Amino acid sequence: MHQDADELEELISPDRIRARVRELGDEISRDYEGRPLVVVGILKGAFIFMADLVRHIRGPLVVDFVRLASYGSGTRSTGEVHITKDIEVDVEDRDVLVVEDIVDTGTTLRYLEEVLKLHKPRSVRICCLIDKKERRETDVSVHYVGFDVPRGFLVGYGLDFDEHYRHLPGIYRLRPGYHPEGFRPSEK
Ligand SMILES: O=P(O)(O)OC[C@H]1O[C@H](OP(=O)(O)OP(=O)(O)O)[C@H](O)[C@@H]1O
Ligand code: HPA
Ligand SMILES: [Mg+2]
Repeated sequence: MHQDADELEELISPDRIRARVRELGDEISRDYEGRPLVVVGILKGAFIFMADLVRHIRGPLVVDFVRLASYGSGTRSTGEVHITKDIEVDVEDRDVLVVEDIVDTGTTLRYLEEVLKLHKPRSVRICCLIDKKERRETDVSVHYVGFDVPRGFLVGYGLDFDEHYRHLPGIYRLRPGYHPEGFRPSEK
């Protein structure tokens, strides 16, 4: 089993995630009180969190996705965000909830805020599972936070390293320098 592998240290168990996602869903349901929401997940990382969270939000909502990427195969942001899929639902004058797996440097969310502005939503709030401030470079205001994690490169529950580990049920810290496919000279 991956979760027992010695390159991974479990930080947040599947049970804790389940309980916290339910709390976030309750809080969001109360805040919007039946106001229709457009919930926008950021692919790929948010796919599992999004799927679990929306099932705890009561009230009318529609879902949509954008696909943004800036990490490539490494553990550091390239600083360049690529959008390969824009939103498809009309968000003009509507309340938007952005769902993200992790806020790290803040670059991805800052970019998305600019993209969303062009679509003229009534309001935008951000919900992330993990807020990791160690490497923050850009101020972003996140309204709903699942867990604060101080440091480390994290994988599992949607989060990847070079596309690996997304399927793991908890959140794990990856041992620095480890690569699941072995040594890679560029990542020494
Ligand atoms: O705050 P930041 O430093 O911008 O980092 C956070 C973003 O980085 C990751 O996406 P990635 O580019 O790895 O794409 P992915 O979601 O497909 O894994 C993660 O899923 C967030 O979207
Ligand atoms: O810690 C992380 N893990 C996985 N993907 C990420 N993208 C930004 N930070 C991280
Ligand atoms: Mg990634």
